[in-house]
Amino acid sequence: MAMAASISTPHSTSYSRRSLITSSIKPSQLPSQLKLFRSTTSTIRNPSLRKSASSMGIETAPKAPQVSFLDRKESGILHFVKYHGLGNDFILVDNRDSLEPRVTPEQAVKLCDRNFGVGADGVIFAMPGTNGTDYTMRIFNSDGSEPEMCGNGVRCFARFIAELDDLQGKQSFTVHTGAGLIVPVIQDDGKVRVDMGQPILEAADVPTKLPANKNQAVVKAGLEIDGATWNVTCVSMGNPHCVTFSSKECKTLQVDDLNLSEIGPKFEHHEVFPARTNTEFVQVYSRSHLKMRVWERGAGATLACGTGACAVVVAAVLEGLSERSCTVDLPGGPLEIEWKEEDNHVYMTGPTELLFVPL
Ligand SMILES: N[C@@H](CCC[C@H](N)C(=O)O)C(=O)O
Repeated sequence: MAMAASISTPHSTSYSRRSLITSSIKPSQLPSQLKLFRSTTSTIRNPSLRKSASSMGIETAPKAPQVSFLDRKESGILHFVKYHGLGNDFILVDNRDSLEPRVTPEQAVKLCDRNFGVGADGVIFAMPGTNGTDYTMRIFNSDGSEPEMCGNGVRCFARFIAELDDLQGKQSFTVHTGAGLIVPVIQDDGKVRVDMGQPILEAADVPTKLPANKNQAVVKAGLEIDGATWNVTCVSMGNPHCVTFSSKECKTLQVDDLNLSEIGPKFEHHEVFPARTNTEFVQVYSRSHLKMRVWERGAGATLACGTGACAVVVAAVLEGLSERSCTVDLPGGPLEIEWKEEDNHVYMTGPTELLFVPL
């Protein structure tokens, strides 16, 4: 896919030339089925997004007309924006008129390429609701595979929806995902708290072929990789996670010392994970403070993984290493995670930020 991207200033006379970080890809440089966007100018409608833009040192025009950055549409152009949650970055596509993704998995791979595309860990589609929900979220990983869920992605999705749709004061809505019903709440501070549902622990449902050793779950079980035996706990948050705090050789991991790109793929493609797996390597600072690095299925080493942080706290509780409420430090920043005893649901709270919008 031939395309060029640049950061430039908007040309409209109604805006300060420094009003927004914008991007452009000339439609003529793209195949007709995937023209990305063209030069139209917009402002940010949602006040909390305006706040996050200004916290990035970007000025927004105070008296600009109240139109969304996606209000100006032309057929044949793919309208998207880019958000990140703690450096886990996504291209978000307005797909509210169809349950068919506007981008194929092959095109998603090209869009996610950090040298020859826009660059992202995944492409997320905002779609009409299904099964009685307000919206549906689907996502393609940067390798084109489709995961069931994405924790950082659903926080970005919530802010994207708040920008696209008039929520009439509502700060919460329901989202159908491959992992079932997910409920994000946009807080007054702009962070998003998400009810991530119940963790799945039964080995066959994670899925893993490792034999269950605790109430049908795999907890601190040995997994051989290149002659080392890792102690792993397997948790699904709709998508599969393999969490490790130690190996037989190393009782407490120093996660900064790990060569993730060497070891990560060996977990991801291990035969005991029939759907592949995300893997979290965790260091315990205290019973309420954990540090993790992640190797994501279909995306490699990323700066953060929301479902991964949830799986880490569930695994830490199961291994007796932490309380149910923890701060989890990821390379991109911290997430607050709580595995509530009352309803068995995991709650994740964290930030998102708008990175750029179309011209
Ligand atoms: N980064 C995401 C997880 C995205 C999906 C994952 N790569 C998978 O294939 O399961 C998150 O924040 O949860």
